[in-house]
Amino acid sequence: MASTTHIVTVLTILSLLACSVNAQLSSNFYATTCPNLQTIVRNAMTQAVNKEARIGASMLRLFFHDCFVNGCDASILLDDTATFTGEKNASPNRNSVRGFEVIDTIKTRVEATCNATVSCADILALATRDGVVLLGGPSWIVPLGRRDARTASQSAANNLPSPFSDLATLTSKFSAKGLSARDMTALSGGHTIGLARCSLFRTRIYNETNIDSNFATTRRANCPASGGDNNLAPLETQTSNRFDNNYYKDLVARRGLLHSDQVLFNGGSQDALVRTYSNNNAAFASDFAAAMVKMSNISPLTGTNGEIRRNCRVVN
Ligand code: HEM
Ligand SMILES: [Ca+2]
Repeated sequence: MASTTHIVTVLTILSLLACSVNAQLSSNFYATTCPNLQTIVRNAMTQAVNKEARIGASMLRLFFHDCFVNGCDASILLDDTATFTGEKNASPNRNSVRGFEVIDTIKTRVEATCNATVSCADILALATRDGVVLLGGPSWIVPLGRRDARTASQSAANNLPSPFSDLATLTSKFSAKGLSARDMTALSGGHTIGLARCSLFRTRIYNETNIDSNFATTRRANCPASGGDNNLAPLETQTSNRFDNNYYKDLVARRGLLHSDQVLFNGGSQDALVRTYSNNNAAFASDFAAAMVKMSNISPLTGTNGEIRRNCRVVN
């Protein structure tokens, strides 16, 4: 008798804990209120990626920059106005993050069938997953039920991880979001797709020594010592439109483009994991998917907090 009561008490405590940790997100959140949601998002992302493969990369980065600033609450989607300073013009985002028009298109289509029901934050989470899958990456089940912020934080966005940071700083920024060094190294594999601007890797290709010299020469050709700040280079050398483990092969060959990439393989704590991922795409794919779910759970607004924005660019 006593032990049955005891078990019930323990189970109750455990379920309460599970609720508070996961703040009520659930994969079937819109199952009855917007059953076609995932199809609408998938079709729109298929069109967008067919038009420009890079959009899959841009969406992934948009989601990362949303989730790391006060959680995955679509704060990054809010436009600046005369009286409102949001995140779009914070230095890591300005002239850099992209994909807003695709989110607008999806939101319009979702509103047409499920008026005032689905948050912009959830649309971004689904579009990101679909972009990765469309470029050949792993899939995962997206927890849903996030609501949209009515505020944004330019100062927190200015504090996003920098491409000039060292390993300790990067590790502590991920740790502050509840993500381990392993999560960080797996998530950095997002740089298997997409492009970066010359101004963000110039010091690496001209001044650093832990870099393959042929690679440095190749990259310097389109990124002069002065000028050409916005010239683009692929973050990964072989397949920057394909979501695979080539990013880690680059790091092992000292062909990381950003300083913040190469610190993951520079005689430090992440070397062994980088080597594992470079030899084992399945290990990378499964760790990446798990870390994306973790990142997508960073302090969501749920219940009656926040709102379901009508237009992702402005609060209601
Ligand atoms: C570890 C800390 C990170 C730093 C310092 C960093 C930094 C950067 C920088 C500087 C760029 C180029 C931006 C530009 O040229 O304007 C970039 C691009 C990109 N980042 Fe990261 N990043 C980090 C982590 C991540 C994570 C966790 C993800 C996703 C899981 C991610 C996904 C991407 C993608 C996909 C692009 C290419 C975007 C495009 O082509 O539009 N990054 N990142
Ligand atoms: Ca790739």
